[in-house]
Amino acid sequence: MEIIHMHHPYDQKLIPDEQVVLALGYFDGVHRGHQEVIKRAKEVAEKKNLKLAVMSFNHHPSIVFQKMNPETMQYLSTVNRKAEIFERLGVDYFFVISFTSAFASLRPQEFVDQYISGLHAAAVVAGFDYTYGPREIADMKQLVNYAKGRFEVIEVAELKNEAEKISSTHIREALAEGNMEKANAYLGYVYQIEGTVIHGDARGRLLGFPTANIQTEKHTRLPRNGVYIVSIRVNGTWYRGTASIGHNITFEAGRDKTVEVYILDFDKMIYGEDVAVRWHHFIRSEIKFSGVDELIAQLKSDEAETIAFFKDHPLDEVTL
Ligand SMILES: Cc1cc2nc3c(=O)[nH]c(=O)nc-3n(C[C@H](O)[C@H](O)[C@H](O)COP(=O)(O)O)c2cc1C
Ligand SMILES: Nc1ncnc2c1ncn2[C@@H]1O[C@H](COP(=O)(O)OP(=O)(O)O)[C@@H](O)[C@H]1O
Repeated sequence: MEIIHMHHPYDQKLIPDEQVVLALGYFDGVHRGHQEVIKRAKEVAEKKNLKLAVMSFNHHPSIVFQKMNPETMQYLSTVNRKAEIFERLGVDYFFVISFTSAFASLRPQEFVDQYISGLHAAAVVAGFDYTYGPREIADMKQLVNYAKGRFEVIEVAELKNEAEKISSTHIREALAEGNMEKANAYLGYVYQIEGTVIHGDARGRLLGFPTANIQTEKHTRLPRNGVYIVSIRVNGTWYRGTASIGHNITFEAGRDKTVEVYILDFDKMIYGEDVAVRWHHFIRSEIKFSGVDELIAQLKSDEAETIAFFKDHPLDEVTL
């Protein structure tokens, strides 16, 4: 897959010289509803014997429209993680548009001419609620008029889970509750975040539970604080782990939040490694123990729960 970063106004030389089927959306998290759009686009592309392209933005449009602070925005997927999922869904080109005021102020017809026809789309696939300007003048129904016969418009209906819409909002709510089963069911994969292993307080190894402290990618949305069954990818291999998101309250009051993973069957120094962590199951809230022995006893029980979990959840099923 080729990733093409574009800034408005863009240079025509960036655009591949061939027709494509174009899927449109912001796709935060690339959840099952989003996957439906991309799979549908893939089918159309295969039928027409064309490449599949996806267009998304570098950050959320709300930064421009609702004056949201870009520094504090949190996402279910970074641009890199989106790219990883798109690649696995068979996408050939990923257009990442810088969402700026200049881009946002395009009239619907200008957007369609420059960013749909301009990208050589033979067909456009998007969800039922996709807009490319004010809803009254820029919804999926009106896209056909702006197309002026240059491309086909395919609208994908809303995907529901037992009457509830599968949406990024519901996934964020599930993460805030530690309900990983729900979040992961809606996502269609196990929620994953990325980061780099940094030094902590060097206490873990003394407890018999060394932990990889993870500096998460900026803008990452974390599940609620607590202890989780996770898997962690180090250097291309997935391991089982038990993770904690919290403030190490047994040891220090007011410590910054840490994300740490005790990796099972592992004994390498991995400072500086880029890792991915998948969040399978919430075990419990963080506890303030009266001493180290109580903490260690609890960590042993968390480890046992982790081992039991992976007996019927094989690690090698990572698909998206
Ligand atoms: C699975 C797991 C569960 C944890 N649970 C708690 C907890 O309930 N309360 C707490 O104060 N610290 C908890 N911790 C954090 C430990 O206090 C921390 O790992 C230890 O202080 C080592 O910190 P260091 O990596 O900075 O050296 C947990 C850590 C792990 C890996
Ligand atoms: N099983 C393991 N799980 C996690 N980290 C491990 C493991 N074995 C060795 N390590 C290494 O040890 C480090 C954690 O040791 P720890 O004593 O918790 O120190 P610190 O808190 O300073 O990182 C990890 O960053 C990693 O490099």
